[in-house]
Amino acid sequence: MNSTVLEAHNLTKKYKHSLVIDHINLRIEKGKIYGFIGQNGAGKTTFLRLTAGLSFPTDGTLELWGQRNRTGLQEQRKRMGCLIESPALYPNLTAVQNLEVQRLQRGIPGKSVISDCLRMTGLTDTAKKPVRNFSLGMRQRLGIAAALLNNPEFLILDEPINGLDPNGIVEIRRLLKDLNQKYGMTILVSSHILEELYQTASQFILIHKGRIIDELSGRELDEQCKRHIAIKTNQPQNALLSLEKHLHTEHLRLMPDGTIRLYEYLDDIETVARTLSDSGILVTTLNVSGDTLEDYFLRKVGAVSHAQNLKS
Ligand SMILES: Nc1ncnc2c1ncn2[C@@H]1O[C@H](COP(=O)(O)OP(=O)(O)OP(=O)(O)O)[C@@H](O)[C@H]1O
Repeated sequence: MNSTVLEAHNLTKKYKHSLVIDHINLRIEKGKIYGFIGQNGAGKTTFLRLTAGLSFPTDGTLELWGQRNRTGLQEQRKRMGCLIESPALYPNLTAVQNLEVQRLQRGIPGKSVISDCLRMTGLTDTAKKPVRNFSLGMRQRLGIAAALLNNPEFLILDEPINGLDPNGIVEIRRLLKDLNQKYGMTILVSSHILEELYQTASQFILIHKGRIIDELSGRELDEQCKRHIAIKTNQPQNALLSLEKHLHTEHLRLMPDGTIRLYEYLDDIETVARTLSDSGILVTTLNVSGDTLEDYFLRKVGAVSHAQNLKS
């Protein structure tokens, strides 16, 4: 069964002389949440607009569920829900009325979808309140409710967390996880802060100056940045066995350079040192290392900028 929802091949968008999306190749697989991360001006909104059909590529192709011609894409976009930039809401209308306007404008049959979408986004209790009294978080949820009206399989959201207070952030994160877990929705959600989506997404796509500079799973991201105890010894294999056996842990890894990374016991390095020494293993390095997610992102961006400077 084909599990690819979206595929971009050399997707390019130019505005006059500025290359905003620079030959992007990308694949989005069914059932996952993708965090689309980039600094301001990186090209996130432009890419999402191209995906939603709100703008057209200068070059390259976009495929949705295997369809790439204009009619096929238009047909497949009925399976998508989009919230790009701020939701278009009428402040004097209630949540229900706003959704009804959108439902009619988009020709979506059946009034019952409105209560379904309000329920899915946790807005049932405030359904009859005018939107002018809504917090930013509630407005964002209502925007997501509108994107859900056509019961989409693939949801794209542009910075839904931007500007929200901590409660609002938690609510949106929970909502996205729910939509993914309960309904199997594939989600592509953008943010300029990696940390914001760390707990929500399982895959991460980093974009910088219109180019994809990294694609990695949450697990790989963890491996890249997660704080760990870095251990160098004269006998890495024996050290690995000894730690597994005596510390009853599987959260450790032998890296290609022979360093062991232990992702537990960070607050009890003494026990680790003693375990190795009791097993007759000579430890040459034992320290806590790791990046914050933002460090990782900036390191990536820095490496790409450096490589570009060398080229030019
Ligand atoms: N219609 C347009 N005409 C000219 N340039 C544009 C247009 N739309 C976007 N751009 C430029 O394209 C670049 C990418 O913008 P885009 O909005 O896609 O970035 P972004 O990653 O979403 O950033 P932000 O978080 O600031 O929204 C920016 O330099 C922007 O100025």
